[in-house]
Amino acid sequence: MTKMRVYKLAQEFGITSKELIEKLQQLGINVINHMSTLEEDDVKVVMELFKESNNNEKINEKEEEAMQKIKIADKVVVQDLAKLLQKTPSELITKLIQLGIMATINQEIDFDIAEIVALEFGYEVEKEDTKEEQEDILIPEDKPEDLLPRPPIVTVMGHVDHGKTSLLDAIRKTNVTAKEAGGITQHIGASEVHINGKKIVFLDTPGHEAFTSMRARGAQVTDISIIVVAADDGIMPQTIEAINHSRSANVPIIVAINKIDKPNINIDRVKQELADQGLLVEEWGGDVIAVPVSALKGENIDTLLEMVLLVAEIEELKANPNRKAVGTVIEAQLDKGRGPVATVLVQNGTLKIGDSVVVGACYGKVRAMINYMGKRLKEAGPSTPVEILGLSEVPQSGDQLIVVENDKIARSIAENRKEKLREEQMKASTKVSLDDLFKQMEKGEIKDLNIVVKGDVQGSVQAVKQSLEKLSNNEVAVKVIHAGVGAITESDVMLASASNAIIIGFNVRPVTSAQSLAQKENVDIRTYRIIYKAIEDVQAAMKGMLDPEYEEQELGKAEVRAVFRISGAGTVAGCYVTNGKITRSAKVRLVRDGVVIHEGELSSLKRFKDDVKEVTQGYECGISIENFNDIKEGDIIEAYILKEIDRK
Ligand SMILES: Nc1nc2c(ncn2[C@@H]2O[C@H](COP(=O)(O)OP(=O)(O)OP(=O)(O)O)[C@@H](O)[C@H]2O)c(=O)[nH]1
Repeated sequence: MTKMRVYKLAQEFGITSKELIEKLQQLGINVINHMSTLEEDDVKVVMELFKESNNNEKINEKEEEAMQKIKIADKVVVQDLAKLLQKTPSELITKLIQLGIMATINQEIDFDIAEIVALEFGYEVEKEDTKEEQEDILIPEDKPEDLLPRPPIVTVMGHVDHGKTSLLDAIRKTNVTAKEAGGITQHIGASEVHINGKKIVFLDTPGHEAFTSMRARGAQVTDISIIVVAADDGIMPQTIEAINHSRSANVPIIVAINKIDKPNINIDRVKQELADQGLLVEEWGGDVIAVPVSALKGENIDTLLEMVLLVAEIEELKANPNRKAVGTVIEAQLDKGRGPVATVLVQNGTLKIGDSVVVGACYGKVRAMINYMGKRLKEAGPSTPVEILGLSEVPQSGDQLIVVENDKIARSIAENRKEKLREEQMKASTKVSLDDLFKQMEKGEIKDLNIVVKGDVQGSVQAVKQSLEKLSNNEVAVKVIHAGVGAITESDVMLASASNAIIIGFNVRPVTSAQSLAQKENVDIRTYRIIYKAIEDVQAAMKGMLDPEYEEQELGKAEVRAVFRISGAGTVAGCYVTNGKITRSAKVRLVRDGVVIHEGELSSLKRFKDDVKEVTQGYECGISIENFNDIKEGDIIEAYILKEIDRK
């Protein structure tokens, strides 16, 4: 037995500190308050006493009463603590005063004090790990009674040319609502079809690549897959792949036997081939629904959709619309005017304008939501695809969206995640550049060529990533450690620096701060306008055969402050040179929100009415670009020259 605080001891006996203090006083042991420490001997005495009076009713009664457990954070506001303890704030404040603590209703008190008070009121206390909570979010499970049926989400897969795109088109044409509204469907990556008063959501990217890459990222959005098989071609390798992907994801399959308008086709042959793959159609005693259709003629599409609804019914797809939303990003990009834009499929709960969200390692506040018809929504319930605006950065497809309490939490979770990602990707060694890659390979100094890929649209980023990774050979494995949409930022440079990677920018530019950081950190940034050029360079570097290199020397930057359209002369941009200088002979690049819009030459450089050779920092000038008129206020014009440099 050692020394012990009064409240701990009281806890041990299951009585309040006050009761214990009274008992102690009876025993002639005087203590100041609940935080007082009892000497070892005193503890012993009290222990004995309580052992004897073990049948003391009061104690038994207390022990029987299961203590209610509460969690208290590091600091807690008096008012909130009162709520937790199911007491009025004034009761709590009175208690605090008794303990010698003056606190107002809105004041924060420390855990230690909160614990004592809670114990006084007969609660068992646990410290809430606030850090842990901020690090990630636990999505609460729904109670069965809160769940309501939700529309199915469908992916169309199948062999090349079997008619996936045509089928999606045909399905969209049956969309009565779209016709009635007279609206034009918007490409947001998913669309809704309404049939018999029910809704079906179709993911617009056909094929199993999208399906699999989402799954690889831990996201499963598809409820039902429609596998298209052309009746004149039958089951082909990609049909089998699609079947396997659906099976491994446990997603029910509906087969659309397509192109039945064609002559000399044999539907039974397709059914036989399906059976060979273990898919026995209903007519033959199995449980697989196969619908013969013609996407081209729009034949039997209604039946196919009815079958989708039927399967959905069997699947009992449910969600709880009355909770904070959870969803998955199916597409994302950096929009020149609107910033990061993501199509999110709300899977559970209802997403609302103004919600604070965490999306992968990004965060934001939902500023606007646009549905597949281009209509602005205020709310989006389960199984609704919506394009959302208001994110801090462009997320990745497959990222999960979660609505959290407030912006602060969203930001802190996102930053935590980013930090974790960074740590995971960190593998420090000597810096690599494409120029000395071959030398390092020869010396056996490098086994992995790490690359960070940034691009203007998700599609090209993925394409660059895949093509680069295919370049791996016996000597070196090409690894894309990060691929994302948007300008090259400081965090990309830090990642590249930490993991000894080079950065490849496709149609995007480093932001100024990233550029200087890259110089400091010795990170090789290569920017390209054409995919194959990037691939070629990496390939050549791996063979030690890079072409003589032209190094870009940046001359300066100018910001477009006004735009004038002059007949005969095209667009003239009224600019302010923010750094360096702009020269008449320089090459220029027009950058809007970090994305390269155009590369070319100047067609005129003027100060007032005069043509000039150069304009330096701090001065205004008029700039026109050769064969290019799409200049907007806020654009940045970068001027540079190309200089041949010697290879090391
Ligand atoms: N006769 C006939 N032709 C069809 C039908 N459906 C699609 N086609 C044709 O088949 C070809 C391929 O159709 P797509 O819809 O592009 O096929 P896909 O599976 O999306 O092709 P990928 O995207 O390249 O994999 C096109 O020429 C279509 O016109 C159909 O029901 N009947």
